Amino acid sequence: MPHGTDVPPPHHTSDEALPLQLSGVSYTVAGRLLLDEVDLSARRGTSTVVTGPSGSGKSTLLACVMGLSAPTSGSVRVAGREITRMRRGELAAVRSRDIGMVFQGGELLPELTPVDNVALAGLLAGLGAQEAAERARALLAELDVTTAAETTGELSGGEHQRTAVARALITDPSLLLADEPTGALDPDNRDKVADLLFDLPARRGCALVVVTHDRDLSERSDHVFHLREGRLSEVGR
Ligand SMILES: Nc1ncnc2c1ncn2[C@@H]1O[C@H](COP(=O)(O)OP(=O)(O)OP(=O)(O)O)[C@@H](O)[C@H]1O
Repeated sequence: MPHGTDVPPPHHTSDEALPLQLSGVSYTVAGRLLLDEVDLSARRGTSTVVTGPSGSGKSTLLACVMGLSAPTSGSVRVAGREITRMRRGELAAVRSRDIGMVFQGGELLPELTPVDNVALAGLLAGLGAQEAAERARALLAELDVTTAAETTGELSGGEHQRTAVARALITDPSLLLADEPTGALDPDNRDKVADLLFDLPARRGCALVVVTHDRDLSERSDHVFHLREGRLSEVGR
């Protein structure tokens, strides 16, 4: 076997390197053109923030990426696969295996332990019970959340949101999405969760796409896009 400089660098085909490719995505709701021919690609190992006024369609854009809303026209490719015409079961599999999602309030089940909350996402994606529990414990340790807590409801706000990040990572997704992930946190925890999230593309090789009003997150991001009146444009900095 060759060693050192003879070893070729990791190679990704273009689909593998781009976990998210939106092209010409339009979405009309109640007669209003909310997304107008939106193009957006996110590369592995990079972060992208989408900002825009309240009601401009940022959450709707994420819903199209997750296959929860169907665009009026255009193409949405996740992990190299077109999802806009997928059957429900296939789409659910892409959503649970290739996409991790972090919501503003964490959306965890307060009565379960943190380990069970994280492991549950693994079980739903088809992991065995033992592997799901082992991965959950390892991720929580990595993200500095106590695995001794009896219920997730007793965690602090910051720990709660770090648990939500662990849950999103259990399948090692190529695409990590977050909708206002720091919106419910105090400034100190906001910083810690932001540090953690924006470290993940380099650490795990995923593409991170965050929808937020938080300027601190925009400043940490490799790319910043602004959504206004249906048009998405990259903000030069
Ligand atoms: N099913 C629907 N029927 C009617 N209007 C809808 C529907 N879904 C979304 N909208 C409207 O589309 C607009 C965009 O909503 P969206 O939640 O995507 O915006 P946003 O940019 O994420 O806002 P915020 O920053 O306040 O979270 C809003 O005016 C919303 O009321």
